[in-house]
Amino acid sequence: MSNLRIFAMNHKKISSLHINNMCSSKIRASLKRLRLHVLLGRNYSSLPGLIGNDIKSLHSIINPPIAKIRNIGIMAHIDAGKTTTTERILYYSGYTRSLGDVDDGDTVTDFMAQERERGITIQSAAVTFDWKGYRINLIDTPGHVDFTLEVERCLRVLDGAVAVFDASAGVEAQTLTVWRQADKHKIPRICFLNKMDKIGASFNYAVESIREKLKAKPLLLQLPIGEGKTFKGVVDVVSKEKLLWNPNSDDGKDFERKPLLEMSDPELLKEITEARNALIEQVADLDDEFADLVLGEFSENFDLLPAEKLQTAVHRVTLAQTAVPVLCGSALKNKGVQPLLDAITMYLPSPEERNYEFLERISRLLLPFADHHVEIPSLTAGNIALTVGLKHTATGDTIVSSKSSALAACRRAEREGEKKHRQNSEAERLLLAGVEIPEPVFFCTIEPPSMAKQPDLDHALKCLQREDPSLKVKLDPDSGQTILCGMGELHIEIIHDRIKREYGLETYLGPLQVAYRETILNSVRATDTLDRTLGDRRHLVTVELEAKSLETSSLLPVIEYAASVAEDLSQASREAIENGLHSACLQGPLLGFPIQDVAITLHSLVIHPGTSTTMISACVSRCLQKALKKADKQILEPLMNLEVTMTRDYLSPVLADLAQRRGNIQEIQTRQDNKVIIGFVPLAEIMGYSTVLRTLTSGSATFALELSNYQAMNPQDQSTLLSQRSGLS
Ligand SMILES: Nc1nc2c(ncn2[C@@H]2O[C@H](COP(=O)(O)OP(=O)(O)OP(=O)(O)O)[C@@H](O)[C@H]2O)c(=O)[nH]1
Repeated sequence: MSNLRIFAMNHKKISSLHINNMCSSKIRASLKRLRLHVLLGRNYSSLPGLIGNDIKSLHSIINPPIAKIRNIGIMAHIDAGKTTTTERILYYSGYTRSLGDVDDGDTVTDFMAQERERGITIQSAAVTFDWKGYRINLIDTPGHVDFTLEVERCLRVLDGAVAVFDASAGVEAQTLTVWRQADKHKIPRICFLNKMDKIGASFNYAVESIREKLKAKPLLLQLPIGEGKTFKGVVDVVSKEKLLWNPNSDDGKDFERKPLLEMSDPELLKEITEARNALIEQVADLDDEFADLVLGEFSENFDLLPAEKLQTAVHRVTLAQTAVPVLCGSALKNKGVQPLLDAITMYLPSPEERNYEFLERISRLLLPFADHHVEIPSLTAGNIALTVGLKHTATGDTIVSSKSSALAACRRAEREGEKKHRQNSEAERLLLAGVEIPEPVFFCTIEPPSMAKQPDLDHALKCLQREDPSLKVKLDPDSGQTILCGMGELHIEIIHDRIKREYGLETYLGPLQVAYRETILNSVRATDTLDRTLGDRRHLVTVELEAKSLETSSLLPVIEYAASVAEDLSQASREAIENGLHSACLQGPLLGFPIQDVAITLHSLVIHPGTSTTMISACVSRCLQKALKKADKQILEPLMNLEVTMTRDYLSPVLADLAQRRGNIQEIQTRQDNKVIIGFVPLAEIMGYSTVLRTLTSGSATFALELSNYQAMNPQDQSTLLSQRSGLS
């Protein structure tokens, strides 16, 4: 298994390409579902070997030439239509024989029970299919903000992505987040303006929002024929053909592609010729090779430029990420998806066009077909597969072939880390950015049905955490209870549900609470001495330190040493001090939340010879806790960016409600017939907001929330919170 595609390492540690680190129980559940699907007759096309596990026939489908492979993801704001688009893609490619529908809960990629019930995507699903001689590995990613980590972990393995937009809304809050993530991972993209059939859909509006909000250069490869109810098809700007879908066809397979003619479509032809000329000029501006070609041979008449030449140049520009091709359609009404598939093969890169290093050895490989998995003997570079049974890896890791290569990679990462400021370093080319794990903002206690089941709960949580590092599990030092920390209400609810369904454990959740932070407002000094004799060894440390508030925001304390202390401090003592200071900052003096934005200076430190590093840590930690207790303290609360979209009739009640929630409105935008409120609101005030908003607007409004920063609570709110908590304890 020599050529499995593996990414070297991330900047901090050795980690592995790891598409889906499933626990074996989940695999078993998936296989059970596969049998159920077959029995119950969800209509999968007869992919050779898929159902029968015929390895030989699978072999021919798993090793296409690398130039013909496309590893792509679909990303978007929640509800833009990713899953519906994916379903159409699978249907037209022949992977499924019937059209799935999110609203009916029978799609291929939303296979988790919760996904089907809620009609949203939570876990990424990978499916492999062929389109016109190309192998496409497609990953459907979730749109809900609680699951952004899941999106990131997919982006790391993609060579290209399709960004799906709701054409009536243009760029929405979550689109910006995933777009930035794709920028970070340098992923070439094409845009699909979906929902062109929807009332209020506007191609120009959506394109403008791509230009303005994403600061991207859209290349209009298609123009729509009609919008909203009149949407019938698209015009291919590159080939000057119109594509019309037969209104009587119920699955969109029947459409005709006709060249635009002067005789029958004079107006449209004129419009498209202008659009094509503008496109050619735009691409020539971005690509020197194409500029030379156009200016040389075709400067007199762009009409003579063959479509393939323009397509090749658009491919290069897309790969260079200097512009993004834009297409449009309506997945729900089965229009525009086949040309999108053509565009994926034509404009997005193959793995060999992206600079990765490949090497690895793994014992078991599985090819994913959404929730079906087929064991395969080998895989060539550029493909995506699953591996199971790895006990010590977690999402975001990169697997390397031996300990020595791991150490070499580590050393190299460290060296590169030191010269990070240099542009285009070798590591930049080789490495994938690590997964950034967002800080959880909510927590609650979780209890097993009986004490005897605690080990089962611990096991389930351990497995779930390996799949989803944005889930944190802690032990409350006072009560001994297990605490779940997550990204949002929905995130914790889903985890609770999965423990029940996948591990057969009925657990009880305590009330959901906001994860606050603490800080100090002034400068304080403290001294401490630890003197203990264990056996015949005396441990003696005396420390004097100062803690003060930092102007800038920093999760970890900034640690400084007075010159006299730094002088003869060994590396081991320095590490012990830093461990002690970090651990003291995990529990603030007010409510036990982590301390942030502090600087700590060690003014003096005396260590008796023979004192263990554990004792140094303990003394420094206790001294800092003493200092923090003396300081003027402040609670910091998570402040969320909020975007609410509603029809104009509901603007006043929504605004009035937000005013009561300490909302700070920044802007009210008009988008088509809708009003969009953009502002900030403290997380504590927005719990359960989806239910309230549904009631206020008869279910017509949508909202997106994202952590903005932590802000100081005002004195009244802080004292209310403190008295509530002391009342509880
Ligand atoms: N009018 C119209 N509605 C669509 C279209 N595509 C999807 N929808 C509807 O939009 C809603 C959301 O579609 P999904 O495909 O689940 O969207 P998604 O982006 O996968 O959503 P998440 O998985 O929750 O992020 C569903 O009710 C779809 O029926 C379209 O082309 N036109």
